Amino acid sequence: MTVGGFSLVADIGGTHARFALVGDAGVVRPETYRCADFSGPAEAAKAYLAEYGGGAAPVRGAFAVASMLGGDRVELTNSPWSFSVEETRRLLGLERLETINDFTAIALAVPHLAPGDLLAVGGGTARPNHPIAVLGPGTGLGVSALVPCGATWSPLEAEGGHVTMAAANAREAAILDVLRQRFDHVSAERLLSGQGLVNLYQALSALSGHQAVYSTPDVITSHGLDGSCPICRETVETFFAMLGTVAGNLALTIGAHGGVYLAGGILPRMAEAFRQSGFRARFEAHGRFQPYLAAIPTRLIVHPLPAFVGLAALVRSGTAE
Ligand SMILES: Nc1ncnc2c1ncn2[C@@H]1O[C@H](COP(=O)(O)OP(=O)(O)OP(=O)(O)O)[C@@H](O)[C@H]1O
Repeated sequence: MTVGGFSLVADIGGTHARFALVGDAGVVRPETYRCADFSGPAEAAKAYLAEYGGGAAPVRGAFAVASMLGGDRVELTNSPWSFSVEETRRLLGLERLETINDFTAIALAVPHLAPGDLLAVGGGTARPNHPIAVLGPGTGLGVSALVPCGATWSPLEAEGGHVTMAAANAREAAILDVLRQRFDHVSAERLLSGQGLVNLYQALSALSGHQAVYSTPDVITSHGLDGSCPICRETVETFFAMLGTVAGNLALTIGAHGGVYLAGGILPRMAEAFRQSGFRARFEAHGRFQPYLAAIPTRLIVHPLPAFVGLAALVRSGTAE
């Protein structure tokens, strides 16, 4: 088999590092590793290549990382991994290794997604050659965008998950008041992420005068979606609605007439509940700009590995240095 033309791609999150190879046939052999089992990405990538590489000796790598990037040192925002890009490149024998933010990789994927990779949430029609917004709750709250640039797209490396969370009603203001007693700055990510679901549930428990009994996001959403716990149900409803506030704010800020795409590890696990939730109504509920937002489509990315689609586009374009 010809193995010389492969590039190594990785999607490095807070809990998992996913690897794949990109060749003429597109993305092949995706595999997932637990970050905790390795001291860093070079060790995990070596294990991947030894186990699944089939003799491939990639000369080029592109890693999507859940972190703010700038310079050689990469500190994972929600994980103990910290690494030097140059040292990782050398350890893996690559001629070139690029790192981009994980949501920038997802933004790069959007023009390459098929209709089956997307679930429409509400109405609206995308206008060609207009900015596209991407956001999504996972371990953190990722945000990025694609801006049209001649015949191509420019992705934004952004930290929109750390914008100040705004309340849309008195109940949400009370939730934010409770969380302000714990955090100096109540960012969107403090509510709209895995840990955010826990924070939200704890705040609603305090406001309802009940002891918080659940401590993990999956248990809270499970009791919320099956209706067995009213506070969990309010947690999930509030989570979807506040995500609508942030998505609407983002769409207004960048003029996202090309559409708003939702990603991250949480929403695809509850896609139908999300589609039927108050998200879309809240997305549009921006006063005089309701008609503006009603025209913008919001879509959930249900492709299992969108970051790899974006990394494959990056590797093929050969433009990022
Ligand atoms: N059923 C669920 N309901 C709500 N939250 C969940 C559920 N299952 C997992 N989570 C939360 O989703 C987050 C993981 O999201 P995501 O898969 O996007 O992670 P990530 O940031 O890419 O990192 P990694 O891929 O390394 O886990 C964690 O906070 C986890 O607790």
